[in-house]
Amino acid sequence: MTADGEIIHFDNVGLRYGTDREVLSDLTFTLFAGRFYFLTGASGAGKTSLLRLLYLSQRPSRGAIRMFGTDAITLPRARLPVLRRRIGVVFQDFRLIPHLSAFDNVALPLRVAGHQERDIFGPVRDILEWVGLADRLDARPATLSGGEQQRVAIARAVIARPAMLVADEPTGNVDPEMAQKLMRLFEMLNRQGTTVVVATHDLDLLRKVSDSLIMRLDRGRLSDPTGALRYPPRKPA
Ligand SMILES: Nc1ncnc2c1ncn2[C@@H]1O[C@H](COP(=O)(O)OP(=O)(O)OP(=O)(O)O)[C@@H](O)[C@H]1O
Repeated sequence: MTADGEIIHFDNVGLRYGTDREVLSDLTFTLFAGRFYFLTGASGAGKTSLLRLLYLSQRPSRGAIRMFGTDAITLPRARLPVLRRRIGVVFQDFRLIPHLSAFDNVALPLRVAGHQERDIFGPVRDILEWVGLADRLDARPATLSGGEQQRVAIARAVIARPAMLVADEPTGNVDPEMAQKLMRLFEMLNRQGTTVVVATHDLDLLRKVSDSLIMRLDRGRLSDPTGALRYPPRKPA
């Protein structure tokens, strides 16, 4: 984060896949630490593509991206994991590791970060309990429902307390009660300082989080109906 609270800045960013037309164009915006952003837009508008830029799995075709004060475009590839470790991602298709249990999937980021086993069991059990899966610790992903897999994916994304959480349609496979609960979990993390970016079609979801900011994509171009991307209102203390 920089002194004014910026965590990400896009300057005139565009993205095209191969030689096709640009799927994202002229993106210039700043995301600020500790805010809760929703990214909305019709199917095909470019939400997943923008999230991929945000979690550094895709380089833009043009423009500049600064992340946590670092130029993410010129950074040598070998150093990208250092930035990536500060970002938790909930993928639309979960991407759980099939041969690992729910517990081991969620423990993975802590193990990769070198935590001792004695410091892993409690937090992993607690977060799986929070998402309602205390009795499924040993279950392999294939034996879980879509909604249960999604909750494991969310637990894995947040277990290492990332500076930013990026979630692609995180409530797509759960019932309204669980969707509400997951939003509470995201809000709780947000209150503890995590910047949250949630891509969703579900306009009802937007109303469930007070004080959230909205980014809207329309055929690859961004608008911010709340004006928040350029002049973020101060969060009440
Ligand atoms: N890997 C890719 N190669 C080529 N084109 C792609 C690729 N990924 C996405 N696109 C195209 O980019 C455009 C934006 O897709 P994207 O998945 O980012 O939209 P989206 O808003 O997330 O859609 P949805 O809500 O349906 O998931 C679409 O026209 C899509 O066909």
